[in-house]
Amino acid sequence: MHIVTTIAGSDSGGGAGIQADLKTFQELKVFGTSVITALTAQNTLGVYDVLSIDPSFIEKQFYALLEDFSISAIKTGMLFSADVIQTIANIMADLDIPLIIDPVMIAKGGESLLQQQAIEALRCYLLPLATVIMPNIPEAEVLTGKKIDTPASIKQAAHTLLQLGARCVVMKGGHLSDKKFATDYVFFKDGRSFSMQTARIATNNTHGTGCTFSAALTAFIGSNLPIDQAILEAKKFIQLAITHDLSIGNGYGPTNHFAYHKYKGFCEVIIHE
Ligand SMILES: Nc1ncnc2c1ncn2[C@@H]1O[C@H](COP(=O)(O)OP(=O)(O)O)[C@@H](O)[C@H]1O
Ligand SMILES: Cc1ncc(COP(=O)(O)OP(=O)(O)O)c(N)n1
Repeated sequence: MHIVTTIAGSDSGGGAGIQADLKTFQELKVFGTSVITALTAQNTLGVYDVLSIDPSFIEKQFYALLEDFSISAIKTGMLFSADVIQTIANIMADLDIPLIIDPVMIAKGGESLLQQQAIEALRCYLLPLATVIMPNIPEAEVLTGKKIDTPASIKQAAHTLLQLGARCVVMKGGHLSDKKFATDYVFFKDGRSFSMQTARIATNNTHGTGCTFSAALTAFIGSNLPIDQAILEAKKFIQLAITHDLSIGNGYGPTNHFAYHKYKGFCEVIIHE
C-alpha cells in the first residue's frame, strides 16, 4: 500500500482542500495522510472564514507522519501564510520525496486563501523543491509577474517557473477563454513539453478542480507511475470528475470523485507534442 500526504486546508463543504484530496487518494487506492494548515468555514457558495493553524502544530503533524510512515509522494494546497510555507519548506528540504505543488491562492468565489506576503515565500522557498508545480493561469501570472494570454506567454511563464527550480510545470488551462477545450500545458526541465486537450464541460460544478487534479497526480506519482503517464491519468481523473459532476449545494458544486473507476475507459485526451 503506497502512502501519500496532503498538506492543505480543510474545506468544510467537502469539495476542495483536504477533503477532496483524501477522497481522490481513496479512489486511487493509495493510503492518504494529512497535515492541516488551516480550517475554512466554506460551502459551494463561498468561504466565510479562515482559521489558521499555528506553524508549530503544523510541524508536529508533519513530523508525526514522517516518524511512522514511508511516504511516497506529498502535495501542498492551501498554505495561507509565509510562516507556514517556510515551515513546510524547511522540512521538505531534508526529504527525498516527490513534491507536487498546487499553489492555491484564490477560491472560486474570489476569497483569498494565500496572504499577499506569502507569495514571495512560495516563490523563494517552496517552488525550488517542486517535482511538479501546477498553477492555474491567474496563479502563474502572480508567480511570474507577467500577463498570460497567448501560447507564447504560457511557454515563457513555464520557463520562468522552471528557472526558479521546479522540475516540471503543468500550466492548467481552465481559466483560458477557449469555449470548446480545456487544455493543460506540460513543460519539463529537460526541454520536453506536451499539451493535453479535453472537451470543455459546460458546468458550474467545478469547485475543487485544482485540488482534485493535483491529488490525483500525487496518487499516481506515489504509486510509481512514470511522470508523463501520471500526468495523463490525473487529467483523465479530473476530466471524468467534471464530466460526471455532482449537483450538490447551491453554488459552485463539487466534482465527482467516484467517476474515474466507472468511466476511465471512456475519456479522450488529445496530446500534442
Ligand atoms: N469546464 C471544464 N471542463 C473541462 N475541464 C476543465 C473545466 N474547467 C477546468 N478544467 C480542468 O480542470 C483542471 C483544473 O483547472 P483550472 O480551473 O485551471 O484550475 P483551478 O481549479 O486551480 O482554478 C485542469 O485540468 C483544467 O483543464
Ligand atoms: C481549503 C481549500 N483549499 C483550496 C481551495 C481551492 O481549491 P481549487 O481546487 O483551486 O478550487 P476552486 O476554489 O477553484 O473551486 C478551496 N476552495 N478551499
